[in-house]
Amino acid sequence: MYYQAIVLAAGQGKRMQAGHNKQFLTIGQKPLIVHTLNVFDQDPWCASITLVVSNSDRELMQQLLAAQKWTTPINLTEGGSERQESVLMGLEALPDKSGIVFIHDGARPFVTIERLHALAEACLEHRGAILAVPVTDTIKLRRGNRLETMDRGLLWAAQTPQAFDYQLIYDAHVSAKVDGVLGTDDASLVERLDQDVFIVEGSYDNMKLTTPEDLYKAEAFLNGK
Ligand SMILES: Nc1ccn([C@@H]2O[C@H](COP(=O)(O)OP(=O)(O)OP(=O)(O)O)[C@@H](O)[C@H]2O)c(=O)n1
Ligand SMILES: C[C@](O)(CO)[C@H](O)COP(=O)(O)O
Repeated sequence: MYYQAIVLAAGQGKRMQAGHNKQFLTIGQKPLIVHTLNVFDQDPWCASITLVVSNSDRELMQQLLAAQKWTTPINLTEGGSERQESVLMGLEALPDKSGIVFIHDGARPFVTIERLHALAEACLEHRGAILAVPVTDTIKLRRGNRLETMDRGLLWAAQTPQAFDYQLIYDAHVSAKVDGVLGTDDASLVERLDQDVFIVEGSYDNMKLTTPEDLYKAEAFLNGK
């Protein structure tokens, strides 16, 4: 089995407050994005990596890629100003416009090859599958001063990778763009086409590094390995 991976690194990392793209921050002696790329590079099922970057980071990313030997082809492509735009640009830049596509945040360095394979198998069966973990907090829906407590047994926190048949996710992105819909993940765009998306249980370790506190968590995770 094989899949093509889109790895997103075209954000600005504003919430990280590092003054530059968080993908270049060092954790465990390596830049964040290198940790993420290494997982896909070491997965024999990954046929290619399309790495989405902003124009301003392109040169630095090229230097970083040149500093290491990779076994999987990595293609650099330009991203947009929103995550969703970057995904569509990644989809349009894929070497093969068919088969299974994984969409992954560069900012999630700790996904495992074992979970990637579980996701690929689920995607082959269902056309759309995502990693997600059960919510552990009690979730409140607030409307003004009125609160409603959600049934936690039904709630999942979506992660990446999210895996889809190419045509399904391409159509979902084009449709969202035409309708002016901006989703916070890719599965939500497939859901709005009334298509089922299967959940593969992920790991709480597959964290997204978003704020400065997350860097401490990531270092602690790497030190405990
Ligand atoms: N226009 C964008 C915005 C985000 N991303 C990528 O999408 C992933 C998830 O986004 P997030 O964690 O929000 O990263 P940033 O957008 O960089 O962070 P912030 O929202 O704090 O600026 C990241 O790997 C980020 O690089 C992207 O490729 N293109
Ligand atoms: C796609 C995602 O990582 C799933 O949890 C998340 O929705 C991205 O959100 P962000 O606000 O762009 O970081």
